[in-house]
Amino acid sequence: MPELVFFSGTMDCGKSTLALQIEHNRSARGLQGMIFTRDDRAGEGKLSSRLGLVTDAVEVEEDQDVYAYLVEHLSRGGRADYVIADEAQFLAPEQIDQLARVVDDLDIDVFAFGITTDFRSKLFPGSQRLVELADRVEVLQVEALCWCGARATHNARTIGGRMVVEGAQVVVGDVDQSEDIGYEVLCRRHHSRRTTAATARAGVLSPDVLPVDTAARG
Ligand SMILES: Nc1ncnc2c1ncn2[C@@H]1O[C@H](COP(=O)(O)OP(=O)(O)O)[C@@H](O)[C@H]1O
Ligand SMILES: Cc1cn([C@H]2C[C@H](O)[C@@H](COP(=O)(O)O)O2)c(=O)[nH]c1=O
Repeated sequence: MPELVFFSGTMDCGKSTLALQIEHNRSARGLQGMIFTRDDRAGEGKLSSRLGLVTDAVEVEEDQDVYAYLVEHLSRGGRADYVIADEAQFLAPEQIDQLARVVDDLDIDVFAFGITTDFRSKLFPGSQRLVELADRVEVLQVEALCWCGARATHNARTIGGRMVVEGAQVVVGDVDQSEDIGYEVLCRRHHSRRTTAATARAGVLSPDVLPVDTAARG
């Protein structure tokens, strides 16, 4: 039975790498995939991994009907034995419904990859719809780590190394801290305390964090 599978995890946990591996293994066996993406860091119409691999992809536009796109492709004699959708958090909920229809009406496997939550730890609408509709949600096994060594479960947005909680939901960027606006993966404790690697190093507490009364604790 064809499936809609949602591979999810934090930023930098290997989702795009896995997407490229799935593509490689299937195309090595003569299968042909349709690869969708939206707003990849490498630019329009690209699916890229931090390991340096990149492939061409169809850039999904806002309001584009991905089901209709695929039907059109097939009706022109094109092939699509499976579908990969990277950066799926950026797709609209309606586009996730269309991907589910690809599975149910066209009998084609759809492998979607994306982060579940944004820098405020709120669900992206596309990811929410994937959680609602997917046959399976797979959490990637390669753990991204917080600076403290715990498993990273949350994505923080940083400006100059400090975590921010105001701003647009979508700002394309990387975990590279050399950029002014960047991202950092954190465990829940340090995300809720807004403690990034830089502020931990500097011994800076977020204004929202109450000072610990060590005397009261004895
Ligand atoms: N220089 C490197 N050597 C080995 N592995 C690396 C290197 N750079 C990145 N990686 C691996 O690539 C992962 C990021 O892969 P990527 O597919 O770009 O992530 P995602 O799509 O989830 O953001 C990192 O978690 C790490 O495991
Ligand atoms: C947390 C968060 C992330 N983004 C952007 C930043 C990147 O361009 C992508 C995630 O890509 P990755 O391959 O998983 O590293 O999403 C965003 O726009 N808003 C956010 O809150």
